[in-house]
Amino acid sequence: MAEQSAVTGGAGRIPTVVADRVDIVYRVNGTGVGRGSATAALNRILRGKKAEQASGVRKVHAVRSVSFTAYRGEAIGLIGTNGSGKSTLLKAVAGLLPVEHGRIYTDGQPSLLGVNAALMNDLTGERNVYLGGLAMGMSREQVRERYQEIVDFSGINEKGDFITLPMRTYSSGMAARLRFSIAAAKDHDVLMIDEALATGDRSFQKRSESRIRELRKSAGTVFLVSHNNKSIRDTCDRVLWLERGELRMDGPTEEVLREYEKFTGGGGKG
Ligand SMILES: Nc1ncnc2c1ncn2[C@@H]1O[C@H](COP(=O)(O)OP(=O)(O)OP(=O)(O)O)[C@@H](O)[C@H]1O
Repeated sequence: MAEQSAVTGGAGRIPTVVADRVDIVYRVNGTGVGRGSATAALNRILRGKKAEQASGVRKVHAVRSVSFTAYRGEAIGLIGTNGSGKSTLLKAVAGLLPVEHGRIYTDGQPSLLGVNAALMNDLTGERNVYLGGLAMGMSREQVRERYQEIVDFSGINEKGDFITLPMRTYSSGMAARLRFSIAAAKDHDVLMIDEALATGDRSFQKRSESRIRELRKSAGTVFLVSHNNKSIRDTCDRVLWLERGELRMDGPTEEVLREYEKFTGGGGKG
């Protein structure tokens, strides 16, 4: 199914991301060393000499021969159990991780909006709006114009003047909302969102979903990683299901979620 979808393009549809048999391998240095650390000590106790001998580089094969083509105007959900390779795949599409084998072609610069997007905890929300806007390539003037819109969208100030407080004082949901609002202020060719909606409350999720629909209309492609099947259902028309790094299914949201829910035992929130 994966290969099929990578090559079949509907007439008139414009591809934005093409992944062609992509493999991604992490190399972890120094496994088995680090004598001083508590975990290394625990390892030695539990595994004896073996752990000490196992120094050097270990490989983690996180994504295995994944192929797909994404088109303009699509919202694509990425699902799979923990550690199945979803975030890794998005990072590679954003150009933040090299591929081991295969190729990724993108139209323009995809923007990755992760829960760990590089905002500074010690700076105020306000400074982070500027920082994030500039990091996305907006001018200071453009950020100034959009500032109020971004703050209103995030709803950060609904419970007091939080935007002038450092981000470390925000709850994880508030921080995720601000990140989403900053990223959503710009029209993206390809916007990739890693779980940002999961932490928002229902009213924020509704706003985010409608903004995602707008982004799609302005000819963008949106990828959404989520463990919340309801967010995926409400936002995406197509779903890629990764399991142990392999693309298990690629198809219409309902079809894929039905199989996925069978696999996880009806799991997933919502
Ligand atoms: N920096 C890293 N170094 C080594 N291995 C990593 C690294 N990041 C992720 N991995 C491994 O790669 C695999 C895929 O991880 P990834 O974070 O992409 O999964 P995921 O599907 O996004 O998981 P989750 O749903 O838990 O967020 C896992 O086996 C993980 O342990």
